[in-house]
Amino acid sequence: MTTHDLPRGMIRASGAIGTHEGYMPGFGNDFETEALPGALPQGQNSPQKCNYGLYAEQLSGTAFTAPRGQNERTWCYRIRPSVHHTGRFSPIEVPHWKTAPNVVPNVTSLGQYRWDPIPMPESDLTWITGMRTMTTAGDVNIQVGMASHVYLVTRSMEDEYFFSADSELLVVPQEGRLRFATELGIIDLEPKEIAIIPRGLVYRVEVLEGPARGFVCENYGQKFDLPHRGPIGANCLANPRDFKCPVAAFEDREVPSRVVIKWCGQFHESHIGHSPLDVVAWHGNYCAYKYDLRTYSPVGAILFDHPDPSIFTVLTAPSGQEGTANIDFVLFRERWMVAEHSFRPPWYHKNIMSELMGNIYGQYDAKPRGFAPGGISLHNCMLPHGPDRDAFEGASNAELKPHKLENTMSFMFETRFPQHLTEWAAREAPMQPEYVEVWNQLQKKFDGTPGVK
Ligand SMILES: O=C(O)Cc1cc(O)ccc1O
Ligand SMILES: [Fe+2]
Repeated sequence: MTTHDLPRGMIRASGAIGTHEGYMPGFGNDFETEALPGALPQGQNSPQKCNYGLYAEQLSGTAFTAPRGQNERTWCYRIRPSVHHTGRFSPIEVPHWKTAPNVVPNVTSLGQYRWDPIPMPESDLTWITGMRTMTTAGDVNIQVGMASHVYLVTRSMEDEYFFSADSELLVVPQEGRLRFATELGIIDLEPKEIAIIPRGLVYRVEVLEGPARGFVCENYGQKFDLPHRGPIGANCLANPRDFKCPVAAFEDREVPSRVVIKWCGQFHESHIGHSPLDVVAWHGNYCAYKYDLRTYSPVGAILFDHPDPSIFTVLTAPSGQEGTANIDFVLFRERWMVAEHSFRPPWYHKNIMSELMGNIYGQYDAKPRGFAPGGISLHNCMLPHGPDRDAFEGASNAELKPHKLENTMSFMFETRFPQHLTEWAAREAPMQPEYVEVWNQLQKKFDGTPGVK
């Protein structure tokens, strides 16, 4: 039985409350799921012999001794142990997938940058060969920092699998539909959804509708978590039940296969004789999941002023310093603007955090033109930015009646570490050389006389 020919409705998930279309709801839950009846041991993790002749194996996403609230691990019951899914490794080149530290001589990251949508590829590109790194930050060797990528995918991986020992991947599709066939089950992903693929999980990416383009935040550090809501209370922003984790699905397929591993920025391949997606049952809280961005309930200003964008945080990956994230994933989506006597768009600012933004669809309020769907901008550590002239003049003179921002979905990967451009981002991606000029036409209005100008 393979995940290809397994009807989705036939996938069994026992013990999962509210199992829905092959997914189980809830963020950080302790899930249990089995694709064959009785495959999951009850009452213990390591029976002397497992049902169906399966091997028991633990996948640890945190240190064994991590505090209970953060401790994540999953027990897998699989046809072969993972040591059979990785043989001898030989190095391979994946030239466009870069890892921090990657400070390129003669490439300056000091500046405000913006790119047109990266053109859709005409060549044959998979999830691995189609990954294009834009920026890197921090250092993978000490498990801090991140990288931002654009993916351009036209071809499914066939008998080919991948895992990253370096990172958890946050995937933000912008066009096309992808299937992530993972050790723990299947995630289908399309624009307006995101997925998290945890460190160490083996998967294959198939194109359901191509070409596919999107953004990836590669998190070298502590896992993404839900932000605390503070005085907001128990609801709104991203609600835990809207996160969906796949039910178990396995492949028993003996064909020559290739496994690619990313480890400390290096890529290696290994050849094996079967599919590694052979987990028949699993239980635990270390898993892949997806989330529909349309279920994000923004909370904002309902009387005056423009709050910090942290109110729109979907997920946050801590850095060890309280309140200072390794990465915040922030969503700017449709919402009502009602603030009185206020300049409603983002203010002008300089930020110790580095802000990489991507447009999923529509128009972003601070940049009515030039920041197109599929486009990217980077406002690095302490580099000033804010609304362009049209946005400033428009918002300064607008009648302040309730106004709905429609057809808009952009996001920000915000990190405490400066982001360094890759050579590809600086020299090959469609950078807009004239971007800084969007602020040139802002007029000096001050003339020494009092009064609103
Ligand atoms: O720079 C940006 O456009 C992102 C942003 C949005 C906002 O509402 C406030 C601050 C901020 O950095
Ligand atoms: Fe900003």
